Formats: sequence, C-alpha cells, structure tokens
Amino acid sequence: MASPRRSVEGRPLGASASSNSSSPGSPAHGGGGGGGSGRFEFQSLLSSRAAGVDPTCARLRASESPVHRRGSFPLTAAGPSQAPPPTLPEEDRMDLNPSFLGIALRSLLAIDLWLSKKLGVCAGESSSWGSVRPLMKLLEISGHGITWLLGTLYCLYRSDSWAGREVLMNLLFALLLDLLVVALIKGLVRRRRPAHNQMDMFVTLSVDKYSFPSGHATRASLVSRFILKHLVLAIPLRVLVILWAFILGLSRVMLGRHNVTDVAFGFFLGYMQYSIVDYCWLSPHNAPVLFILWNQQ
Ligand SMILES: CC(C)=CCC/C(C)=C/CC/C(C)=C/COP(=O)(O)O
Repeated sequence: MASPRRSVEGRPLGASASSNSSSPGSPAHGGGGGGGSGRFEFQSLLSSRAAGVDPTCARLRASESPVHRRGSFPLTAAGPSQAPPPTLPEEDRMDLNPSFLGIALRSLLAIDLWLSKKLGVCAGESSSWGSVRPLMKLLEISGHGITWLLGTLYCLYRSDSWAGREVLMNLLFALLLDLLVVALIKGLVRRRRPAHNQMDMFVTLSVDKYSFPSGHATRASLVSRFILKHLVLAIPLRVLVILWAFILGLSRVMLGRHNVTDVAFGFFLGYMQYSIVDYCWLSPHNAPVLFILWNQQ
C-alpha cells in the first residue's frame, strides 16, 4: 500500500506517481518557485522511473538506508534484527539531502532574522541605542558609493605621478565594478530590507530598496583590501582600516538596514571582487588608451 509521500515537515509532496504527469513547471515539481525540495523530489522520481523502480517504494527504502540512519533524526524505527536494506541507487540517497539542506537553510534564516532584529539597536531614534544613530549614519556616509567615487576622482585629478594614477584608476574601476555587481545581485535576489529599517538613506539607486548583499559591506571589504595592498601604511593605520570595515558592516545591522547574512555575504563578495580587480589590473601596458586619455585632461 502506497502511503502519501511527505516531506520532513509533513507537507504532501506531489500527491501520487500518476499525478506527476503534470507540467514540469508546476510547484510540485519545483519548477515554478515551489522551493528546492520539490525539484529534487522530481529528479528522484525520474531516476527511479528510469531504473524501473516504483518511486513510492524507492522513497520508503530510501528512508531505511544506512545514509539515513546515520542522520540526526531517523524517520523509521528499523530494529537491529531486520535484514540489511538493499543498496540504493546514488540518486535516491541524494534525495534525502535537500530536506537536511532545506532545514539547515531555514534555521539559518530564522537565526539571521532573530539576530538582526536583536542587533538593530539604532534602527530608530527611540530604539535602545537611538542616541548613537547619528554616528552610525556618519559611518554610513564614510562607506557610501558617492563618497568613494568622488574621493577617488578628486585624488586622480590631483595626482601627479604615473604610479599614483595607475592605482587610483584601478580603484575607480573596482568601485564601478562593485556598484554593478551589487546592483545585479540585488535585482536578482530582491530580498526586502528588514521591517524595522527606516528608508532615510543618503542618495540611493532604485535597487537599494533591496538588502542582499550590503553594498556598504562589499565596498568596505573591497576598499580595505585594496588599501592594505597598495598603500604603505603603519601598523596602527592598517588596524584602523580593518576596524573601519568591520564597524561599517556592523553598523548596517545596528541601523536596521540589513540582516546579518547580507553583511556577511557582502564582506565575502567584496573580498572576491578585489581578486578580480587584481587579476585584471589596468596598467599603461594593457590599457594605454585609458591612461593617455586621462593625461590629456
Ligand atoms: C556612477 C553611479 C551609478 C553612482 C551611483 C552611486 C550610488 C548612489 C551608490 C549607492 C550606494 C548605496 C546607497 C548603496 C546601498 O548600500 P547598502 O549597504 O544599504 O546595500
């Protein structure tokens, strides 16, 4: 007797094998925003059919597999006296992973929201740390795209050495790349800013209504890595640069602008972006036109 297939949360997944002849885009198949779990269910179903195995039985046997029994929450009460289960195709064992992954991701998200709300102590004037909100907003301006773009252009204009111009030209390229990448990801992910955020930010782009990833965090980590690599600074100043980046990231959560994961991913992205900039380093040798044009200004 085939019982209805259920996810770990007890939600029915794709009512029966016969009902799976509907379009692959249906949520039950994971094709239309129905969540990753549905998609893997569908893939497992296909592989079981290809192997001539009844999908429902395959699922039941999957829950008895050694892989599953090693898991943290067994679904069956198989006793030690039972015969060892038959070896399963790899696909059926993989089928269990999305549930674990789904639970892990959902837990991470719940922790993220809870922690972000707890840390959002400057989200409003009446918040518990509302009095330091002006200081946090000052920090916000120190990491703003406009501040860094105008600052870099001004330094380029004032620079009188080739070496200085080369570094600044690459910083400009890094800042523009960062704005583009962050805007693209924000537009794709479309994660809303936390509910407790006040949208009172200084000059924003339309995608800045979204929060993932934090543009300030990407810039902080990109720019600080850039500075540490290309400026000769005394140790205390190097520490200050790192502290600035870290506090700027933290201030995004304290202001209620972002969740912790927006900032964490932002730091990671900015760090990786620097590697791209370093790899594509612009110089008078590989981009002579840029340097000649600038010198004619
Ligand atoms: C050249 C050009 C497109 C300049 C635009 C500069 C600009 C307005 C950047 C926006 C910076 C900003 C407010 C980012 C949002 O940061 P989050 O940390 O809140 O994501």
